[in-house]
Amino acid sequence: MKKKVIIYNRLEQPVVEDLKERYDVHFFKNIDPKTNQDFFNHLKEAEGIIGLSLEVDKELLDKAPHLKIVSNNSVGYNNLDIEELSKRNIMATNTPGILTDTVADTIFGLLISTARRMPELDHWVKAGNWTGMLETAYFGTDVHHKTLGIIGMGRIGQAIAKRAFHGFDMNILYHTRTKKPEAEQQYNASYCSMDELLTQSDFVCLMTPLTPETEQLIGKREFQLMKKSAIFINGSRGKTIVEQDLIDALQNGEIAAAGLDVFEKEPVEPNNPLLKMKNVVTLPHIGSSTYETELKMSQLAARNLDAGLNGDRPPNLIDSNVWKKD
Ligand SMILES: NC(=O)C1=CN([C@@H]2O[C@H](COP(=O)(O)OP(=O)(O)OC[C@H]3O[C@@H](n4cnc5c(N)ncnc54)[C@H](O)[C@@H]3O)[C@@H](O)[C@H]2O)C=CC1
Ligand SMILES: O=C(O)C(=O)CO
Repeated sequence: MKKKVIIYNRLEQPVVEDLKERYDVHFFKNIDPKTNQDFFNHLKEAEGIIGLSLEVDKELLDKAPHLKIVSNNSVGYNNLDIEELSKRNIMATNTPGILTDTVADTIFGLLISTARRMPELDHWVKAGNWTGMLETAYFGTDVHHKTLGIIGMGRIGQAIAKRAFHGFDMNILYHTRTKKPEAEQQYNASYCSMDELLTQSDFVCLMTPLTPETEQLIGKREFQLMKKSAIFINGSRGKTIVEQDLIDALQNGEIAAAGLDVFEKEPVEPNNPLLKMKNVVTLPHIGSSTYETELKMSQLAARNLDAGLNGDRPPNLIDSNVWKKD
C-alpha cells in the first residue's frame, strides 16, 4: 500500500505528479486546517506532510499519529513547533540555499523600487498624468553610495550585501548573532550594534528568521532611532516587527518610506493602512517566487520527504536547537 502524504498550499505541479507515482497524495490549498474535516481524516493516516506555511503545533500533531516527516517548502520554518516535533521523533526539513539569490534579487528590487518610487510613478503614468515636465515633488532618492544596514547577515543577507557592494558601491553595516569575517572581507561590511546600525543607515533591511528572539525585534523605539530619511525594508517575516509601530512611524514622518514583502497577517487585510500609503511599496510575499526557484524548492522538499519516508537522513534536516546557533 502506498504511504499517505498531505501536500499543503504550495508544491509545483511536476513534483506533485512525481509524488503521486510513489505516494497516496492529497492536496489541500486555502483550507482552514483547524476545522477542515477532510483534512483531519487524511491527517489521521498521513506519514508525510509537504508544503508551505502549515502551522504544525501540538494540536495538529495530536491528530497525526503516524506522521514521520514534515517537509517545509521554504527556508523559514517559524510555522513549525520544532521542539514538539522532536519530542515525538518526527523529522522536520526546509529548503535553504537554493532560493538565496532569487530572494536577494527580490529584496534589492524592492529597495530600489521604494527609493525611486517606481510603483507610485507607474500608476501615475498609466493614469495619464504625464502631461508636462516632471516636478521635483516626484523625484526619488539615490541608492548608490548610500549606507545599507542589514539585520540578519545570513545567506540572504550576504547575497543582498553582495549586490549592494558590487553593483551599487554601498557602504554596508550589519548586525547579526555571529560576526561574518567573510562578509567583512568581500563586501567591506562593518559589524555594529543594532542601535548604531539603526541610527547610521539610509536603508535598514531586516532579513532574520522569525524566532522567539526576533519576534517584534523592530518597534517604536527602533523606528525612532532611524533617520527621518530612512527607508525600511522587511524581507523576513511580518512578525519580526510591530506593524502598528511601523504605521505610526510612517504617519508621523519618523521614517521616509518602507518596502514590505511580508506582513503580520498574510494575506494582508485589505483595510491595512499600509496599503493606502504612497510611500509604502508592498509585495505579496514573493521573495522566492520565480518559476525556476519554486521548482527547485519543490524538488528539494520532495527529496527531503523521500529520504525521511525511506528511513534515510533528509539532506536538510532541521536540528531542534538550530535557531539558537548560527
Ligand atoms: N520574503 C521571502 O519570500 C523570504 C523570506 N525569508 C526569510 O529570511 C530568513 C533568512 O533566511 P536565510 O538567510 O536563508 O537564513 P540564515 O539562517 O542563513 O540567516 C539568518 C541570519 O539571521 C541571524 N539572526 C538570527 N537571530 C538574530 C537576531 N536575534 N538578531 C540578529 N540576527 C539574527 C542569524 O545569525 C543568521 O545570520 C528566513 O528564515 C525567512 O524567514 C526567506 C526566504 C524567502
Ligand atoms: O522560503 C521562505 O522562507 C519563504 O518565505 C518563501 O519562499
